[in-house]
Amino acid sequence: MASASWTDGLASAQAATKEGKFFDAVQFLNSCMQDYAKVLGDESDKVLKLPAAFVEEVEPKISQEQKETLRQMYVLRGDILVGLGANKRAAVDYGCAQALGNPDAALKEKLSKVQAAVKGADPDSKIPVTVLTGFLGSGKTTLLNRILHENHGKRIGIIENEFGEVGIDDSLIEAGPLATQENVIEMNNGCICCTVRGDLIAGLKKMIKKSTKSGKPLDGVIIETTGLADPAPVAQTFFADDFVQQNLALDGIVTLVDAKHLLMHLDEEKPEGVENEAVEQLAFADRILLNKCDLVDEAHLVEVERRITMINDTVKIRRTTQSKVDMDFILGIQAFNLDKILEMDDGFLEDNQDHQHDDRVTSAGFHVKGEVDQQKLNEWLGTLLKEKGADLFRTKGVLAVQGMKEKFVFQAVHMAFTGSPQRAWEPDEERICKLTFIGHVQMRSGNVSLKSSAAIRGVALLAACFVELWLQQSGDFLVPEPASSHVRRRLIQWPEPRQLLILFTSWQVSRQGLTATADAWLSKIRGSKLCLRCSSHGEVPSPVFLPPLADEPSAPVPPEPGTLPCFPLPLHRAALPGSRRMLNVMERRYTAMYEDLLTAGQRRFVVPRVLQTAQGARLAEAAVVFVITDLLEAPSSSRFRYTVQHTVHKPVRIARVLNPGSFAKKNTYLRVECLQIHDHDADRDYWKEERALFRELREVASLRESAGDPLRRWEYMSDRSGLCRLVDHGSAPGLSEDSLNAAGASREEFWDLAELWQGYWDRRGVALRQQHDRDILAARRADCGPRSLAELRRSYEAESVEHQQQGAALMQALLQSASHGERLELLRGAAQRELQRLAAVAAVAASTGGEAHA
Ligand SMILES: Nc1nc2c(ncn2[C@@H]2O[C@H](COP(=O)(O)OP(=O)(O)OP(=O)(O)O)[C@@H](O)[C@H]2O)c(=O)[nH]1
Repeated sequence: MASASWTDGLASAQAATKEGKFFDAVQFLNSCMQDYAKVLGDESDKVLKLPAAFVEEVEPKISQEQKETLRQMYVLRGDILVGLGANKRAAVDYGCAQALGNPDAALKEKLSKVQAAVKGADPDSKIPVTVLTGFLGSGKTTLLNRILHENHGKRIGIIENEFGEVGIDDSLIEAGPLATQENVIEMNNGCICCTVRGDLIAGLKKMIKKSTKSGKPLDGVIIETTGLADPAPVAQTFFADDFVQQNLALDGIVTLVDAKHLLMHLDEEKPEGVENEAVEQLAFADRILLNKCDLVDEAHLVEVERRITMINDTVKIRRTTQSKVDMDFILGIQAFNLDKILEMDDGFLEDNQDHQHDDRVTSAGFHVKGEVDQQKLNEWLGTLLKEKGADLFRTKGVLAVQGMKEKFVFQAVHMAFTGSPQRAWEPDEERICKLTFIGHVQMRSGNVSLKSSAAIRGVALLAACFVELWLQQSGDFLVPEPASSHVRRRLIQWPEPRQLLILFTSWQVSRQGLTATADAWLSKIRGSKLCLRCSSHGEVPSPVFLPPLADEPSAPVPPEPGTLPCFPLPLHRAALPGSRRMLNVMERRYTAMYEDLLTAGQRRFVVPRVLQTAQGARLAEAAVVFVITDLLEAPSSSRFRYTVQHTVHKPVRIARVLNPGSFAKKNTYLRVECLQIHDHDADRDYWKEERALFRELREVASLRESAGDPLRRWEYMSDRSGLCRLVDHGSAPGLSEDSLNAAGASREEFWDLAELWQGYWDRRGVALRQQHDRDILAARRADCGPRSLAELRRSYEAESVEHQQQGAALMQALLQSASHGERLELLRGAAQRELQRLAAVAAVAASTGGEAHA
């Protein structure tokens, strides 16, 4: 079968070459060569992409007959590429044919001819450049993607110029087989036609030199201009610089026209002295694609064509939908005609051409690490486009949506918008949201509501956004509305980030119950230090505590089965069901409790978390049950009486404390009446949610592991003297992929996962304290004054306590929940916030050169 497919392909390619249909020919031949490579045992596509390496690899292993067939293929491919004007690639293929033996005189001649052409003897050997232009949203990127995916065998470099500071188009371009991301240069710091012409030349030079040096010469370059660019100055670039002139040739200017909106833009009144870009783009076009024909009727198309020919009567026009066009119509057309341009504009070759953009058109965008909530985003964008669509020419975005493994690509031209998931995020790719707006909208003055924060979930994102704003001082950023507009104004006013850090020692943003605080110290430690703190109590239900254990007379203890002894513990680490827990017991009333339990043959008691308040101790309503598995009497020298091992069982709800007064009196242990906690969703299947939680935790684990800080597992164990100690087991097994797999997220296994999370949280607490110690030491060494030092200590202490409380609150919320679904959501929320935090930390660290921690 395989043999039939490549032989047929070869015959078709030969026939198409004879007829001069090189585009068809190369497509037949490419697939034929891929099939043949498989016959030779190579499944990669090196045969086309890295032909020299491929030949070197297979040549010693294949038969003489196979060498001859392969040689013929490379010769034919060389001929086709010459036909397409890709001499450099042809030289590579002829070279491969030669390396396969039997170089005949004809092949030698072909090779030397193309080599001569490549060296510059032949003007045709210049790399052809196509300028893609057309008003905002007319279909340029759609066309570019088509070109990149067409199987024409050419290696194409792309220069992407966007209006707006947040580049989106590079993410919308899907690299084709021969156009890798390394050949894409993005320029979004201005419009290519004016401010960044120097950058364009530099970009072109870099691209050409790099590709030549890497042995992968380019066969063409495409420059996608902004929708607001005037093509004349871009074209001029090809005559203005020696290097560019010697190595590149402008093949043609291809203008995309949005059939639906063109007339509106042509008729738009412009201020005095301002060019109408839509007119310029038509005037300079060598080819016009009248695109989006599906959106208008025949009469409208005829009118659009009439208007186009009034501006440019020689241009070739093709009607298209989704920019679908024959490549021959737009590439390798050698259409750019300087004589024609000079006829139209005799000052074309003069430098310093003056042209003025319509400065009422502005852009705004944001670029945030993390994910958005799709529903909120849709609501916000829907309202925005409805209200401002007439003024918003173009909106586009590539978004990371919660729970979606693909990139969500959003596009709007005026009010018409579409959005769909496209390429999947790479496993190690950072999830980033980019959104850009272009139009007659004064974003900064607040005409566009700054409700973007509603679309962004998680304070870490807001914080990262702020930090970016601080550090980049980009005035056009859509700023998530901070708690106080006063802060925002000042943020925008101060140009120097270091000054900002000095001036704003603290700020806070609260959204949807989440709070982000950032403290900045001008410390004498190591320059400015920025600390970002995110807390998220709001998303975790507060623990339910029973009323204070007041000093009141004991109620008589009824002997019903729901009554159990109670051992309240001020646990920093919650004891979770399924775990083992050791306790060192010394207090008289509790040694008595153990003795009573063993005497009665009943080995279980209740352990609630206890909170000391001014009104008295309070017990958490949800408490775990401890079952004694081993009891050791401690040596007489020890201050402890017993060291007891327990297994921890599912939580119960404490309905009533029977003898609250004895807690303060310490004369005996508490007894409580308990009720079982039954999951109200016991018969619901949560497989999907369980998998989602797993994914989230995996991401956290891999982020931490890749940061060289694998997570640890801690356990209470007895030491040599038999006493219980908290033992750090080091990095194994930790919150790693293996341990996650072992833990699982099903109903039965859920608590193992919670335990892993708790270990992770503890470890973070330790890292935090270590960081604090280092900072304080450094502050001391730097002679930081006692007041600053005390303030730093206080603040760090508060941070540590808050961290611990957050961890404990989550565990308590898990214990008190009566729904597996809710528990999954809670743990997932924690993992998501952690991912956002890690992203924010990375953003801050990147922006401050590693000087930040969070
Ligand atoms: N209905 C319709 N939509 C199209 C057609 N061609 C492109 N689009 C859509 O129009 C939107 C804009 O297309 P792009 O290719 O990004 O336009 P562009 O010219 O690169 O836009 P800018 O880079 O902003 O100037 C996208 O949502 C496309 O999917 C078409 O023929 N018909």
